[in-house]
Amino acid sequence: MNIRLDTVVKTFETFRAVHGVSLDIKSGELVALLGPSGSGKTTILRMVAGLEFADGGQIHFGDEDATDIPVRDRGVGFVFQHYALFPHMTVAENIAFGMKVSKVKRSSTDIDRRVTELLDLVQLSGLGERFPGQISGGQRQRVALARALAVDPRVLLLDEPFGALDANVRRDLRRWLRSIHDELGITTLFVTHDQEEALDLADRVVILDKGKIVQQGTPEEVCRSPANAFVMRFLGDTNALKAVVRDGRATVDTMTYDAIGLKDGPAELLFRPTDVEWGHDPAKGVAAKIVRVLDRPGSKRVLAQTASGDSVEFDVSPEFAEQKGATGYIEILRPRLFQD
Ligand SMILES: Nc1ncnc2c1ncn2[C@@H]1O[C@H](COP(=O)(O)OP(=O)(O)OP(=O)(O)O)[C@@H](O)[C@H]1O
Repeated sequence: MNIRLDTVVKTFETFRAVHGVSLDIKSGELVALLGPSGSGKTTILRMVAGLEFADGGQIHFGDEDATDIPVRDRGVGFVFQHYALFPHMTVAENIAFGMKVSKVKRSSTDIDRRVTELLDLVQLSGLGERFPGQISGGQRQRVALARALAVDPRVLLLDEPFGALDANVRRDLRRWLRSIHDELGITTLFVTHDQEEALDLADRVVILDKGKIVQQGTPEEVCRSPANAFVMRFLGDTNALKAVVRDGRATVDTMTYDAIGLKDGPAELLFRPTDVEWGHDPAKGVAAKIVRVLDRPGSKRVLAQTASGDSVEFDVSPEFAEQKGATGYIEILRPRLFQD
């Protein structure tokens, strides 16, 4: 089932939360909507679900205009961060609930068989008789997914489903969710503000800022070719140095970098902490002094200050021996220049 959003707009009273968003989600694709708090992710998801109406533009499910399809007929399964399970029902009863109230009538033997299948799929076989209060948060979200899948949805909508869980459980669950998606191939829209989660899970990442799409592409495209400084910063740790562009070259302290296509004037030179080599050849980099060295399990993070007072952080191997106070030069391996 492919879904198409065409210049969708949503305004709450006077506040415009979604500004003309157009997006194609191909059948079987897993798309992540990624953006900071308030960027409009949940509003977009709720419009696709039919829980909120767009006040401009269209949403299509396949060839049909979704406006004409009532929520219960959209064939949508949801999992929300706080979409609580029914506490007085067992895990198995929670999973069976949707099938019992569905228009599609199933015999109780069929329902039991489907519940067993789904418990197996979400790796909770044997826990069907427990109550939600007797399982962990991660297990509860897996039950919520099984419940959403029980009615064979055409589309899965997931809103920060792992948001309340701790980092290790989140990591396990997203790998697990990806393998379930690969097995079932249901068109899935996933909302998150966690970059790593979006990059780990999705076929395509749609990055939002203030109700607008600022970039969409595969994880590789958005990581390797960020469209602007916002995307670069949002996707991970970023250093920024002030630069001045003149005649296609950008100057930072004593260094110059290619700036073809940029206009003369101020710019920002951005780079990742992993894209730095520390050395002692003045021809290769920007002069800096080490302020602190932090230990990480597989590396060290060096905090330094350039001669013009900008702070810079970069990663080195655990064997790096230089200490606070040492001076040297920061060679920037993948510099990216952006202008407003
Ligand atoms: N029912 C509403 N009435 C008024 N404003 C709303 C309503 N729902 C959302 N908003 C506003 O619309 C904007 C977008 O909200 P939305 O929940 O879509 O953002 P989000 O990207 O999902 O954020 P978060 O990650 O914090 O959930 C926010 O500024 C929010 O305050």
